[in-house]
Amino acid sequence: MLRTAGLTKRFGGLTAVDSVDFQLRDGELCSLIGPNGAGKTTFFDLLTGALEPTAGSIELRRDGEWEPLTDASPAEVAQAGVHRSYQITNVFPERTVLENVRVAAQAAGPNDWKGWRNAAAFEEHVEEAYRILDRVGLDALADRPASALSHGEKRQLEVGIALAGDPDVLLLDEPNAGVSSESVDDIIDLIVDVARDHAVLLVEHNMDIVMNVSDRIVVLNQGAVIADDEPEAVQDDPAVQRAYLGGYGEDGREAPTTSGATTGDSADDGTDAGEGAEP
Ligand SMILES: Nc1ncnc2c1ncn2[C@@H]1O[C@H](COP(=O)(O)OP(=O)(O)OP(=O)(O)O)[C@@H](O)[C@H]1O
Repeated sequence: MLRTAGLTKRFGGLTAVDSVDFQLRDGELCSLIGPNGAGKTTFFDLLTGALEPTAGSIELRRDGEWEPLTDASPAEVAQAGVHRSYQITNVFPERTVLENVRVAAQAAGPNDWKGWRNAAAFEEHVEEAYRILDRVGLDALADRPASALSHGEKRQLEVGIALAGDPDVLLLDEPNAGVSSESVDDIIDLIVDVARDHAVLLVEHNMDIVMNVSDRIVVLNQGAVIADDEPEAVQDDPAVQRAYLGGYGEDGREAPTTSGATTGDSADDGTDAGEGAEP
């Protein structure tokens, strides 16, 4: 579905992503984990065209053919069917929940530039937005300003925005960030639901979620892949344990342990700092 070969990003002397060979398969929910500074966000930024790779390639499989995405812009990546939900809230706060998804659907559709004067297209986007809100559990809040949503509801809205335009691949960037522990089950349900009909790559610090939802887990450490396996095997991998112990305590986030997944809202790290920024 989506693959990288030798994908590398250097910032000066620092190699943030180091020759990563990665493949997200059709219908798969793969989680990307690693200690702080491992390169997860940089890898996502490369996949979405937000950053240019120093070396390596990115390809997307469409209609049976591998197509290059290495030099694509963020808009071209999105048009190709790879959508990302952002760790930092990426909504128009004064607009309603419905409007946020409707605008995303319009932007993702063809002939975007003339959409505003096409009443039929507008109605289709509204219908799509209602379908998506129903799916992410926000249909009852459609007319509420996005700024009035709880943290958990904002995460649901971000996933809704990423779903607009019917992508093939969803990159979910910490959908649990800032969400209270009581809402974790809702986020798990949402991730599992969207994974039914999308290939999903998830970055998530909460190991309850990662262990619950993943078909496969890829572990990055210092930019390189150190494990790529099923959840149980990754959890027991000594190299993974060592990598997490090395970074343990930097911000209170915990490592996967052999005694079971870590719990709770350790990912509640205030990543809403950029809240209100318009896309
Ligand atoms: N624009 C940049 N310029 C210089 N260094 C950067 C830049 N962006 C990231 N880095 C560095 O690259 C490394 C990987 O960072 P990245 O944010 O990708 O890690 P991460 O795994 O997402 O971390 P976290 O879990 O803390 O969000 C870090 O050492 C970081 O300081």
